Amino acid sequence: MTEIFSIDKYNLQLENKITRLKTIFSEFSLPELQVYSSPISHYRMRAEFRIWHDGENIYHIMYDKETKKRTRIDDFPIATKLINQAMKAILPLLENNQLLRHLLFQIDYFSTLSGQLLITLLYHKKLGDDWIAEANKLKQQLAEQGINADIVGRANNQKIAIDVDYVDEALPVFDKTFIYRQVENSFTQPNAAVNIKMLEWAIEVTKGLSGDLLEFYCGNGNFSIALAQNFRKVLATEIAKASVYSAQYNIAVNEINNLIIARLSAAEFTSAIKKEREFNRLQGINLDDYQCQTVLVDPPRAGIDSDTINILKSYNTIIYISCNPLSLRDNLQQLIETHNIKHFAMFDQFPYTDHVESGVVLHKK
Ligand SMILES: C[S@@+](CC[C@H](N)C(=O)[O-])C[C@H]1O[C@@H](n2cnc3c(N)ncnc32)[C@H](O)[C@@H]1O
Repeated sequence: MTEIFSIDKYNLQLENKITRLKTIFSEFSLPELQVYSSPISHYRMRAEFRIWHDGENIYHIMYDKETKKRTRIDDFPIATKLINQAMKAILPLLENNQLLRHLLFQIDYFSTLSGQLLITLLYHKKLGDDWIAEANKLKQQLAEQGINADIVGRANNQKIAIDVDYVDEALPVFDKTFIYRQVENSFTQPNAAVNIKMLEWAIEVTKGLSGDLLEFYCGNGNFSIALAQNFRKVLATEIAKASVYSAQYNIAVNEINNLIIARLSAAEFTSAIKKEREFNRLQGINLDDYQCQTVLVDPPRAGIDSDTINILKSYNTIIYISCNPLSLRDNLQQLIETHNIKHFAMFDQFPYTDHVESGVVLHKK
């Protein structure tokens, strides 16, 4: 595969990002920015492509969001080597299989550092038993080439897994290795190497904090599983059912016995903390048993609603992980009324794009 990335190219984009981030946050009094870089290639654990049918041949393609121009993708050096290997192996197999290729419009690849791979084939047609038989054959043919992948077929209101719809990641974080079940089509951090750096940063900045930890937007337990070692007890919440199920699996498989995850939206959790409402989904959890002095939030791009921001203000330490510096800036404008910024970090989750992941630790004034 052609390596189109150089360390100079990588460093230049990183410098540009640092400058942009510092400009966005120039109104705040900030500690020195800690920068966590990414591998310069093969860092992305997932990749999604549209499929172009050209007579006998089919190709992976991508559309430019603005110009709608189509680009054929034969190599995808930002994705893992395993994804690149699978991309190459699967096309001839699909080209020779009328049933599997008919009305196939997208392929998603989802890989792990632990070497697992899930391939999702998306269709504009109903999938029947004949599709299942051919997909099983495809799985076998990939295995014969040394690519062990599970396959998911998706169509309108249909999802068929051969054999499972998840991968189990194993992340080395300092001296421990945590297992994370990651379900197809659910949120997971896209850059595993940088995710490890984020988890280690979070462990470092929470060392020595007293009391319990509360987490909003916990996904599959990415942060709470790794941080449980630094707290007496952890209570985490997340809105997406599939992520909550994987989080519960992850708690069990990693033998974490001081962490509970409940399925609640941030707004619901906020009203439960304020004792405005009771939730069946919190049955068996007494919020008064928790002495939470630290809260961790890792919200979606839109940032955090003002009710939740007001709740955050009551905690001694706030750890805010953000994938959108603009919504982070807006939320920080409110949080600095009660807190000082103690740590400020940039994690290059998304090299060569405008996206910036950052982490901020705030302490109560
Ligand atoms: C940026 S992800 C972070 C997930 C997790 N911290 C991680 O590192 O993988 C944001 C998470 O917030 C969840 N989410 C989105 N809107 C939410 C809401 N209103 N309340 C609670 N969780 C929400 C999403 O399902 C997603 O898992």
